Amino acid sequence: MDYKSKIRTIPDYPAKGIMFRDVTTLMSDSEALAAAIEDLCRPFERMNVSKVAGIDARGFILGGAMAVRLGAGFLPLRKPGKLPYETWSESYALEYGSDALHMHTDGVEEGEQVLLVDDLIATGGTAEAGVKLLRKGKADIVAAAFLIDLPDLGGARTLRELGVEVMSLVTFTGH
Ligand SMILES: O=P(O)(O)OC[C@H]1O[C@H](OP(=O)(O)OP(=O)(O)O)[C@H](O)[C@@H]1O
Ligand SMILES: Nc1ncnc2[nH]cnc12
Repeated sequence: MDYKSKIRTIPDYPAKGIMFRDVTTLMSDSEALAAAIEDLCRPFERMNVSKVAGIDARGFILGGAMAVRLGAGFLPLRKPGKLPYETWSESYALEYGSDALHMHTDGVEEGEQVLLVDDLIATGGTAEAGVKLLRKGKADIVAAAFLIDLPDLGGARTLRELGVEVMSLVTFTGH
């Protein structure tokens, strides 16, 4: 599948000079969406993933479908003020601002095999916060999977330096 041709690029969004890679166009295409779920899951089919941790909000769309495909449960890593029970939180900087992620303190069990999922990795701040939360819960992070990697922003390298395996379906260089 030529995923790149399915992703819409918005050259100057949100008026901060970044090239926004819009996955809604890929997700609205039934064949591309199904192929992406298959391709993202394939390396992990026999790895006994017991939970997929999806990052709010676009990571929920892929992560939910991947959890069903892998026979795993789903764990939401959410923006502040959304999760109803007791949480741990991690703050991070973004290309365009700062934010935080929360995880329920009973979201994972010690040693649980967890796959971290999001639509895109840029600076890696968001995914790194996810890794820190999962490690707070003593989960075993199988890998982190993304539709898109923007390697110039260094996020995938940062995750690998943290000892996390990273896979993606598409890379865009020059942001
Ligand atoms: O690697 P980073 O530099 O941290 O950036 C990647 C994150 O940015 C986007 O989410 P955003 O925070 O825009 O939230 P959204 O999914 O709610 O649109 C994207 O979906 C990733 O979660
Ligand atoms: N360039 C980009 N396009 C879409 N989502 C993003 N999240 C962080 N950087 C992004």
